[in-house]
Amino acid sequence: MTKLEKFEFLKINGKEVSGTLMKIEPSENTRYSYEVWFPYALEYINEIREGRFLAVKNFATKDAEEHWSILEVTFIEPLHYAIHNISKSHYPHFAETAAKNASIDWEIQTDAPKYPTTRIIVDAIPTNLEIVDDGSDKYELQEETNIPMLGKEVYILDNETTQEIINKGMNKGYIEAGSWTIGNEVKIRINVEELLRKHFGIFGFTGAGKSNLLSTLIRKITEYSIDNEPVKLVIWDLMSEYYGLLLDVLCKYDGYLIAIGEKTFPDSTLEYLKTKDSSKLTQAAEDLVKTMVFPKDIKNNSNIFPKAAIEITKKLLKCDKVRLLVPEYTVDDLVHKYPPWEGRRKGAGPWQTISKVVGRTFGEYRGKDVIVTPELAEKLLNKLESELRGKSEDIKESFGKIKLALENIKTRTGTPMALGITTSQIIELLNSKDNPNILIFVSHDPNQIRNTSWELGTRLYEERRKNGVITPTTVFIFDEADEFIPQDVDKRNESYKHSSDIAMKLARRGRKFGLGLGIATQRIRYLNTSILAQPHTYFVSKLPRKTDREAVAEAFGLGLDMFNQTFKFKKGDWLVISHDALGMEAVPIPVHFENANIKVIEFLNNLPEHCCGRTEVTD
Ligand SMILES: Nc1ncnc2c1ncn2[C@@H]1O[C@H](COP(=O)(O)OP(=O)(O)OP(=O)(O)O)[C@@H](O)[C@H]1O
Repeated sequence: MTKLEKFEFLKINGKEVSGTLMKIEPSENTRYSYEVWFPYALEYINEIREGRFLAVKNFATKDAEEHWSILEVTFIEPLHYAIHNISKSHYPHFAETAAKNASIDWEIQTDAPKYPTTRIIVDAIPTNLEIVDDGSDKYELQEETNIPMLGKEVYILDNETTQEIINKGMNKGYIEAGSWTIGNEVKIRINVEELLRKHFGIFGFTGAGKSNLLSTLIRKITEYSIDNEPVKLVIWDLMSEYYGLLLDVLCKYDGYLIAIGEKTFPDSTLEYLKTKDSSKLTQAAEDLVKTMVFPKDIKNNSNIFPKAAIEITKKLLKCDKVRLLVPEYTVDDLVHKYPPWEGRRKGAGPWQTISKVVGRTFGEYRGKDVIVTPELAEKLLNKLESELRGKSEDIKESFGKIKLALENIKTRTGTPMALGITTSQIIELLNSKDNPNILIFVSHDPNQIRNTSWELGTRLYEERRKNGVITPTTVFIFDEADEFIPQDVDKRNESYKHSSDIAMKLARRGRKFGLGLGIATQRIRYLNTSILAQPHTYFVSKLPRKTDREAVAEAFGLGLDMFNQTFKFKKGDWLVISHDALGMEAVPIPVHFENANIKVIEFLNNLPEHCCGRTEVTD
């Protein structure tokens, strides 16, 4: 039970407006659906909007204790008695004249209803909550205990009461994610842990603002996370669009742009990553900006683009925040990659000698997936050296390639990649409790992104499982999720299977190790349907195709009419529905989110001195 500070009805022109509950019907998805008739006035219809909350007395009311069921408006239709039943069977001229005459009533009833011929017909669904008013000035908000009384007055809740109800029980661990589309003074809180650990999905048509919303959420969560439990956000970015959307976040916090595969970045950028040679910095930054995708709003700003974007990229490069993923090998990988018995006849004397050396040096790691760290490389080199002592030059030569590979791993710190990063280092970052981290993975090859998500995810999951690690909360975010978790896995391409496997694993079993999943897509029908049912929080925008709406509705147990309000949405408006992360369970709330582009533009207009977070750098 939650105490409400306030329980007041909305006043329009100083008057509480009420309608009448005219119909209650059973509904498959929402238990009940309701029809409420309000008197018509122009100002009323502008206030009674989809997403507003209504209150009507229910059958638990007794004596001095009133129980008010809370309903949510899902659809609105103005009704004029004189036009409503006109059809094509009527004589057209009479029908049109009647319609024209009647339409005057819409305009002349501006601030108050005048005629009994007009009404506002409202469809509503239960929120499953009720307010209990015992006559004192204390109000309780609790689970609904009975159904509304048919024929009773229905009132509109005012914005302050709405804010309290929407954010019920949200006293800590939340971000103010956006504002209610109906009144922007009503701020919507989202619980960060619940959002991330129980998975989220973002579904909207192309251009609806999915990447914009994702980057706004990432920005807010990272800001929150600085003073709270650190959160780790890993973005698998097929389109290279998150660098431009999160420049400020990468700069202010411990964030990295990580390329998978040497061909991902232009030569000059790669050269800088190899050498950290400051004479190559400007070219490296200019070329990197050219290969990343920036939103039009940013690109059209000639005072910041590309100049400020290049400046900030130089700072990010200087602060080691742009990296290349350096492959890592297990001991078995190395033996298979550089087989010392290559070219030898199996069973012959030298073959047996080589086998013995291999067995004694590497045997204990066989089949164990042990990564060759610089320390292990040194140990293996010493062991190999002693095993080869006294052996012929010919035998020693057979181990030349594997020795060189081990030497390279041993001295990895200085060469050959100054700004490399290995999977082990990334896992260390994701398990460290010091800072929030944002990692954006990009690649020229989508297969490599999919495979890397699997490699990193599997190792992280296994490490956390083996060691019983449950924090920090780490989320894998797949934009263009249908490219990672498709309905039909292309059997000829293993990478789809890999990314699907890790996404499924995180969705089904990640939670107990603090691992979550975020997915965003416009092509819901191409997404594996079993992943669609996993997120506990949904952000839904315009979905013009009915099949997409049906897929979302079915996965979340919503009625299709819930989507009606999304058709009127402006850019940045999203319907947010959650089982755990919002104050109201499974009640869709229309929320407006700030435009991430504006944040980046502001940032680029006021460039910071450096991007190294808490570390100082010298030129
Ligand atoms: N919250 C917002 N407020 C204002 N404008 C927005 C908002 N979100 C997005 N937009 C506008 O919509 C544009 C498209 O947004 P975005 O690129 O995020 O869409 P998308 O759904 O990811 O598109 P696609 O499916 O093509 O990747 C933005 O560049 C911006 O101009």
